[in-house]
Amino acid sequence: MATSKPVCVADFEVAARNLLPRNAWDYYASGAEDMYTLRDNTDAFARIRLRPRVLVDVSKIDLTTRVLDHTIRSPIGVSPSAMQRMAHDEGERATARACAAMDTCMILSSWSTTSMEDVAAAGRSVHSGTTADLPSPVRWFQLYVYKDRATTRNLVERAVRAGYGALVVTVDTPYLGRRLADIRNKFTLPPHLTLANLAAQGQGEKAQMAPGGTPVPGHSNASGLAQYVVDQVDPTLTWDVIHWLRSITTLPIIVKGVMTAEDAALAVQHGVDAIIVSNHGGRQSDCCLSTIEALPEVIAGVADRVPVYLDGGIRRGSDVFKALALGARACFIGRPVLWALTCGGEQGVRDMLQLLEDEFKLTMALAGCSNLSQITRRHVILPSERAGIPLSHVVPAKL
Ligand SMILES: Cc1cc2nc3c(=O)[nH]c(=O)nc-3n(C[C@H](O)[C@H](O)[C@H](O)COP(=O)(O)O)c2cc1C
Ligand SMILES: CC(C)CC(=O)C(=O)O
Repeated sequence: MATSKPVCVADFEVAARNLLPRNAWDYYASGAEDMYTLRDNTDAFARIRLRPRVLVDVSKIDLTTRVLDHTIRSPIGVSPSAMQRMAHDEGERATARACAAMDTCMILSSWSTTSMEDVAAAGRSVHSGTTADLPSPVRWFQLYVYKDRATTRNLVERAVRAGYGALVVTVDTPYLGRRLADIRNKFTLPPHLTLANLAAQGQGEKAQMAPGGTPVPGHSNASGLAQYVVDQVDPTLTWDVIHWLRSITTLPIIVKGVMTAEDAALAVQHGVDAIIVSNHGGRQSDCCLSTIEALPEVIAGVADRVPVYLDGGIRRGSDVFKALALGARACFIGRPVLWALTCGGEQGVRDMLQLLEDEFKLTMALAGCSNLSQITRRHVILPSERAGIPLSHVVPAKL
């Protein structure tokens, strides 16, 4: 942990940067190519301003919300991020315990360095060690669809057996984005770690990340990671994959990586249970819109038929407030979890989530909202509206 306790998410980032080896820091921090989208994800939040309401009783604030059928303590969950044991030896187990303690939702990456069964057990132990009546922690499994469908099916079946409550299918990664630092570092996983979910199903060879093999589109000299993706992940996927997944599981299916109204409408048409607006933390297509800027069109495309969540660039409680005001049901956090894990393992992640929750609660109080349903579109003002278009032309008044 840094010598003085972090007072904002950025403090965790500075501390983690000083602690992590170059290979790991670059992998965690990087975006694709010029990293325009990575920067936009945070900058776009900063350009949105609030319209606070006053003289509302905010002495009690209820942050609870529902994600699918689960109630969680606040609308701040944890996005899937691969290879967390590079940050801390306890890796995904520590994140799972922190999420369970904070009563929020953790999405576990397919490419975790701890097996999904071990993570499931770690999340549970916090609750079962205290109050028997507490519900099981909310955990969802993020799925990369392998070319080899038997491998994919095994992952799904194991996720069901281990008690994961939904599949989060990542749809923005037919190939890996071009992350220059990883190419320069020739990124591979440190030798003492494996992609544990694959290794656990006797597919250790599928967990190898060595440069060479099938040529990688757009990569004249690929990182081990980009090579792994091109060798294993199915780039032929279409919306049919949702129907295939439905034929092998009854788990709810969430698609992660939708950025347009057209795809949001298709997702609904193909029967998904929820959508995560995500550009993969700016790590896939550089130059695509920030997620907070894409959110309104996705919300319009969905027209209230399924819940929409958002990740990308959330660094402040006020960012969560802005996303909810623009229609997201909950937000998920990526890199800040890795920084907090680096700084203090489970306690670090708890502290970081608590900090964001406290900031969010204060933002609500200062905006005159005592529960999430009171956060409305009229609480935010977008750059285009600041530029002179009267708000009444953009947002119908509901007084
Ligand atoms: C180091 C790292 C690893 C990631 N691994 C995965 C992954 O395995 N699966 C996935 O769907 N998204 C992955 N993501 C994307 C995150 O789930 C999320 O979309 C993104 O980090 C959100 O942006 P933020 O980091 O600005 O919060 C990863 C992101 C990072 C930074
Ligand atoms: C193994 C990686 C492809 C995981 C990932 O999604 C990422 O690094 O962004």
